[in-house]
Amino acid sequence: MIRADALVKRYGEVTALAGLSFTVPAGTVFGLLGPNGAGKSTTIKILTTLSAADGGTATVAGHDVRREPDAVRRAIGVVTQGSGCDPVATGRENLLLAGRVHGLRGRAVRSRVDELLARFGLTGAANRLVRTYSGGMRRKLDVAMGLVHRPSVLFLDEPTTGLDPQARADMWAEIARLAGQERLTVLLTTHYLEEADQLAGELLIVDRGQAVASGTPERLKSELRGDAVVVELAPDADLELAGKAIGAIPGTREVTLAGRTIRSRVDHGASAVPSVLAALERESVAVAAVTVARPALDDVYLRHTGRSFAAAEEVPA
Ligand SMILES: Nc1ncnc2c1ncn2[C@@H]1O[C@H](COP(=O)(O)OP(=O)(O)OP(=O)(O)O)[C@@H](O)[C@H]1O
Repeated sequence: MIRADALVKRYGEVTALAGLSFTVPAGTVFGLLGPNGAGKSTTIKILTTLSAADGGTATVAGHDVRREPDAVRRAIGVVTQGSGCDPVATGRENLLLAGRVHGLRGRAVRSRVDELLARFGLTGAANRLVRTYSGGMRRKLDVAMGLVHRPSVLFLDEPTTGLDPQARADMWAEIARLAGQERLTVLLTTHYLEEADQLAGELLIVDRGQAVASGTPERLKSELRGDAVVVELAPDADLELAGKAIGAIPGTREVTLAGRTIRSRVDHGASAVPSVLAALERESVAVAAVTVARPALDDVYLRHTGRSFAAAEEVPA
């Protein structure tokens, strides 16, 4: 449904995309995961015909984004990062307008709007001004507006940023349902590892405009052998010294330091913890917390980029 081939985009000195390629089969939720500045929004802009690539090609629903932009636009729905709805109109008015923009008229647009209001649980709030809506309700209305013309591909740029956990869970359920029951193809961007893990059938991890890993979340995680041991040091502890002490423990690998946190990988996390604590004790390094975790997407990210996701977020590329 989507094919991107060697996409390049430059903004002056900044290379936002450095030859990005991927394909998205129909009916999948495809996640583009990467820290701020990785090139996710730029990719969406190119695929939705809002921006032209400097190199490479892309097709959406079988249409070339550069040569057939009108056909692409008819086939897609787009929900951008900022809300697209009018706060001083009602939810119903916003949806009616979106429908009319797409050429729907009369009873067709009214029944489609009622259907979407019901599906997103907004019927009771349909005649209220959007400025009285919660963040989660606005986001649902945004998605409903993107679906009004029954697109076959939906682009969601960070659909749950700023939502509380309940609203985020509701949105995840709705996105999963759209793909599962209605065969809608969804491309979403996120910088929440948990969101990518929960929602995406296929995942592409992007860093600095390039693909660094792809596959199902499960497959990406299964590439990593063993458990992650994460040690958080007390505020005044010597990070370098602690890192060396942990690195010297037999069987410990992939030791990385970020902030006050030291991550390492071992075959059996629980049995490694006593030796980790003993090694730090010998060096008089004060520890705030130790956790053992099965491989998570953060570990996948670290493996492929050499940086933890949190560290990449702090220093945008
Ligand atoms: N219009 C622009 N002019 C100049 N630089 C830009 C422009 N748009 C994006 N960039 C740069 O291109 C790079 C990729 O940006 P992009 O918005 O695609 O990243 P992103 O992965 O979507 O990040 P975020 O999660 O913050 O939205 C960044 O370095 C950004 O500063």
